[in-house]
Amino acid sequence: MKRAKITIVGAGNVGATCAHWCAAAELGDIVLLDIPGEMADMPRGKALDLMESSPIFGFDSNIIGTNDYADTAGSDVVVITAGIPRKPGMSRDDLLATNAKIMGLVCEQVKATSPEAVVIVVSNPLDAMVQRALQVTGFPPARVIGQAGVLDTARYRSFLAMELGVSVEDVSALLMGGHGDTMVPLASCTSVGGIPVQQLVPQDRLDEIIDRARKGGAEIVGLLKTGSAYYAPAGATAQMVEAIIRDKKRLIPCAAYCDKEYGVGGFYVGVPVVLGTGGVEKIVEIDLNDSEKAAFQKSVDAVKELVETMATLV
Ligand SMILES: NC(=O)C1=CN([C@@H]2O[C@H](COP(=O)(O)OP(=O)(O)OC[C@H]3O[C@@H](n4cnc5c(N)ncnc54)[C@H](O)[C@@H]3O)[C@@H](O)[C@H]2O)C=CC1
Ligand SMILES: O=C([O-])CC(=O)C(=O)O
Repeated sequence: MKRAKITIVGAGNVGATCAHWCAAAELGDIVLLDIPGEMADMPRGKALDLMESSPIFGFDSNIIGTNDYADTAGSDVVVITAGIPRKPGMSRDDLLATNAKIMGLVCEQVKATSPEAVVIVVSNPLDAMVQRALQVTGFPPARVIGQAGVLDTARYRSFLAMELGVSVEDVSALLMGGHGDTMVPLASCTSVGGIPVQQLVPQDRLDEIIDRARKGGAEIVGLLKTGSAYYAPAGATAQMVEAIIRDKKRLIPCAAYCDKEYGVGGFYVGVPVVLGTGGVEKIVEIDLNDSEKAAFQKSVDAVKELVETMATLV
């Protein structure tokens, strides 16, 4: 059987760690690409280092590092992590001008070399960056997706498991909206071992946990000082890669292009989707209560404002 080809653009913290998770899960052959210049050999060094771990872990993925998009040609999945991360005191939105330009350059190349790929965008500010990737590649929206919800939900699920002293495997949750401070964890869609979370955690404590999940990215930035989170973000991205490559039809939250869906009107926002070989195969519309609807709308408005600002910058 032909192995899947996975390209990861940006061989920094998130990109290289994503390559690691994808290789460990034997999802396919991996091309790790970064820019030429002083650090041109860095992706080759990381790819070789990872390859040298393959006999230990027993994976047969071929991993190469490069600065040349020709090596990425015909990829099935392209993950874009290229761009700058934030540092303490910055918001994700502060990355807009720099990363919108980088996203444009990267997507021109992806469009030319892997026209059939499903593209997963990770760079921040996430929802605006996926919109930029859609604009520049011109790919069908189902094949241009953003990673945020799997990570944000994983943070929320981790905090709940810690709170209750139970396995993370038994915590199931959903979160919608943009990947910013306005994201909307849905208590009504959270359960532990099938039990609605509100029967297990008092509302005031649940509100604190939700608030921590919402600010989870900033919490890690504050601890690391030099950049932002990468283990969980890379793991979340690898889970999306797996859903696509193995056609798993996972029902998970991703930043998907919503037009009529949820009345969004042509923007990317986090919603539950069915993810398979075709990318976003379905956007699942659920009933939200009035306060959830209001919170979701606030989040959509914040995304729209950012996309409008981006239009003045690129
Ligand atoms: N969506 C999400 O949930 C998350 C998003 N992020 C975002 O992911 C991005 C990457 O974060 P890190 O890996 O921590 O940063 P990093 O600085 O470790 O790596 C970024 C890499 O992108 C490369 N790069 C820059 N311009 C490029 C170009 N034109 N072509 C190819 N590569 C290029 C850099 O050389 C660098 O190696 C940031 O924007 C960060 O905010 C990070 C964590 C979670
Ligand atoms: O917080 C950041 O800047 C990186 C990110 O998106 C996250 O970890 O959720």
